[in-house]
Amino acid sequence: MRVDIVSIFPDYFAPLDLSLIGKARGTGLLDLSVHDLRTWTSDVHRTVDDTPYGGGPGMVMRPEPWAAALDAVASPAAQLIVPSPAGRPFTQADAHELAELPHLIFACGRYEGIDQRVLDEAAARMPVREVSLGDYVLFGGEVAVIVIMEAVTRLLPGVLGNADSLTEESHAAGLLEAPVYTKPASWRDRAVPEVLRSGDHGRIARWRRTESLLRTAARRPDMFAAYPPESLDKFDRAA
Ligand SMILES: N#Cc1c(-c2ccc3ccn(Cc4ccc(CN5CCCCC5)cc4)c3c2)n[nH]c1N
Repeated sequence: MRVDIVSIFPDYFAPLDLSLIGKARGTGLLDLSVHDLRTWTSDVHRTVDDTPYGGGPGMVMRPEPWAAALDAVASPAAQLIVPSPAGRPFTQADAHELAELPHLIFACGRYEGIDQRVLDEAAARMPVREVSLGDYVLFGGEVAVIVIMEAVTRLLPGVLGNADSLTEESHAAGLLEAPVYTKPASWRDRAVPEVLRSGDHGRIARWRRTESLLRTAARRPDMFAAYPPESLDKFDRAA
């Protein structure tokens, strides 16, 4: 997968040199390039913003540098991903869709956002997705791109050592994860649930599913309501 990220803060993406994303870059699973938007400015001050038409707070990112940047990095197979407070909520399903694509371009806005005509003009030559991480306000799109890059890269074949990690993911199954434990068996007078040390894989699977259902019902009633009723096992906490 090829990924191009355009930002006025390219150093924000140093974390993408680390851990499994860094390894995916090193092995060629991920071809990631980060670009400074100011590369495509033409004035001595390298200006990327201006005042908003119609008034209002803050500044808006000018179209010319963005158009030149997108022209430079685009390819026939590219899709443009634009984090925005006004975007559609980004979900695990979106991560799976993006992980199947050959070329992603991320446009990281700042200030009050990018001149809308940049997105409109890009949409005439490639698919454009405006996405939001959630109902809170960030300074810009960079952090969202780092989150999306983690969600997408971990789905690429060969990135996660244990493929099972993907098959058991509860978000994929529409439930929250069950609690996890490791050694020691007792810690500050708190014991690991006996079922997890029983070696009875059927009991363990039932316990985990029950815990997932209980957690989802308590913390994400929206998710729980969408869970197919025919899939609901009887709660068996004593599994
Ligand atoms: N993904 C994601 C995000 C973002 C995100 C993503 C990309 C950019 C680019 C710039 N910003 C900053 C910003 C902040 C507020 C507003 C709204 N204005 C506020 C003042 C009155 C007018 C409207 C616009 C732009 C961004 C924020 N925030 N939260 C998410 N889940």
